[in-house]
Amino acid sequence: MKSLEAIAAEIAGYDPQALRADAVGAFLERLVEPVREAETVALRDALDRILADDVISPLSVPPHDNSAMDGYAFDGAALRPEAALTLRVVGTALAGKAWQGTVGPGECLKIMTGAILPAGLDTVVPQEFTRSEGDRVTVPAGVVQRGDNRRLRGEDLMAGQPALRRGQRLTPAACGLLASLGQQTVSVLRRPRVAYFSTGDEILSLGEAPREGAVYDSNRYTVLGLLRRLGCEPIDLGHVRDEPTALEARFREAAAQADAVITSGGVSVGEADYTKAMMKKLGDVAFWRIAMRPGRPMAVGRISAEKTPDSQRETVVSSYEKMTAGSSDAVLFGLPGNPVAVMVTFLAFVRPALLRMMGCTDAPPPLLRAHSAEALRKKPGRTEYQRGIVSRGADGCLSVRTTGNQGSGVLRSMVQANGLIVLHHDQGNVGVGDLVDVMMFDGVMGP
Ligand SMILES: Nc1nc2c(c(=O)[nH]1)N[C@H]1C(S)=C(S)[C@@H](COP(=O)(O)OP(=O)(O)OC[C@H]3O[C@@H](n4cnc5c(N)ncnc54)[C@H](O)[C@@H]3O)O[C@H]1N2
Ligand code: MOO
Repeated sequence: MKSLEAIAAEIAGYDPQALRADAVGAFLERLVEPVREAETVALRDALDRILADDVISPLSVPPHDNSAMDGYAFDGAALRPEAALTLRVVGTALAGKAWQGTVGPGECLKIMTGAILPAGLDTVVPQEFTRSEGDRVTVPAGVVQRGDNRRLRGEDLMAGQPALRRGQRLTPAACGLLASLGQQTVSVLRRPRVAYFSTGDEILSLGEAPREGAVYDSNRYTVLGLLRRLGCEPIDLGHVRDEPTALEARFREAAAQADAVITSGGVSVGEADYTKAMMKKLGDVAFWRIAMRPGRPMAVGRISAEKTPDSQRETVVSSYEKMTAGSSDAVLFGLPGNPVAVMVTFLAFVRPALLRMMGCTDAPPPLLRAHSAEALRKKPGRTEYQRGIVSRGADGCLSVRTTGNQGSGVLRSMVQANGLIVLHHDQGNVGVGDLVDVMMFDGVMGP
């Protein structure tokens, strides 16, 4: 495992006190290891899990050439341009069983959608295009071409070909595909355990009476929600006051149980911040000032769970579970306390890092480009994430406006927004109508 110093040496222009937001990803990619352990789950429980192995199709789907329409199957070689074709109906093929018999020249077979196409029949005319009289059916000129309305054996999946790849997230479509292969169970990667706690003396847990100068702990609910949506296994470790013994115990407890630990608060320069000192004591942690807004301060590194006398028993048990899962320390993300900053740093940095830990290799959803409906002031030299509302303008193009007050304590802005306007490091002021990049929440905050 590389030290942070060794990782930093690989990042061009690394300066923890003025780190470009676009350098953070490369750093975290080197810090975070994907989980390796797999488990077998029932397909019905597999939604949103990450596939542990490539799936090679054991059979062809569909297993036979079959009809895509209710109609009449015949040999398309008999079709003549600009001439109607009249055929004698010799039977009916239903879905689910092979029709027994032969269809000769001048004959056809009434066929239902999904029914096997007997050998020699390659074309289906939908019933509503035909005229029938007794056992004769007429295919008018030009309504079908040879090969129409035929679904070929294996056109969805061919036996022996890869159906899904290791690292893919099992979407509803992927679960359906596995079911089409008859797979009742699937091997998926273990979900990383991610512990979270909030820090700060001014933080109230829900149920506590309001008190002067104190605010309710909203970060716990935003972060735990983001973790659940992501598909990690969240561990809620509540709130810890800015008090060294309590902080140490909670950090150790978190590191013992989890693959990653996320905290909020206490990473800036405030006087009563014991959080930074404790992170330093328990691991290899870098304290960054990122050239971005919001989310300037952030701590990143690894902390380890050494046994403490008073919680030895529990720590030993949970450490054992973790050891069997193959790791002994936890990656730490110390996020800033401000409610918007915590969400933005999660979406911009923690989310991609945890996806890597989950073993997910799906390409991230692309940023959209939308025309800014307003002028935006932006200084080159930092990345800004403004809360945006994307809509379709009268011209049919995407347009984005901000939610108003962009203060990093204004959580309402995250509720109103449907995406983050990403103003890149070197970008300057934005004029009305200029194109800007937007990270849509659908797909990153949603499933
Ligand atoms: N002199 C400087 N002051 C500050 C700097 C700086 O660079 N120099 N950076 C500012 C920025 S940017 C941020 S962000 C904050 C981050 O500070 P901390 O991570 O130490 O966070 P706190 O001071 O504990 O809290 C900041 C703010 O957020 C509220 N908060 C904290 N936790 C929660 C929670 N769980 N739920 C809801 N709200 C929470 C807290 O009450 C504060 O208002 O530092 C700036 N200062
Ligand atoms: O940039 Mo701080 O992270 O404003 O909220």
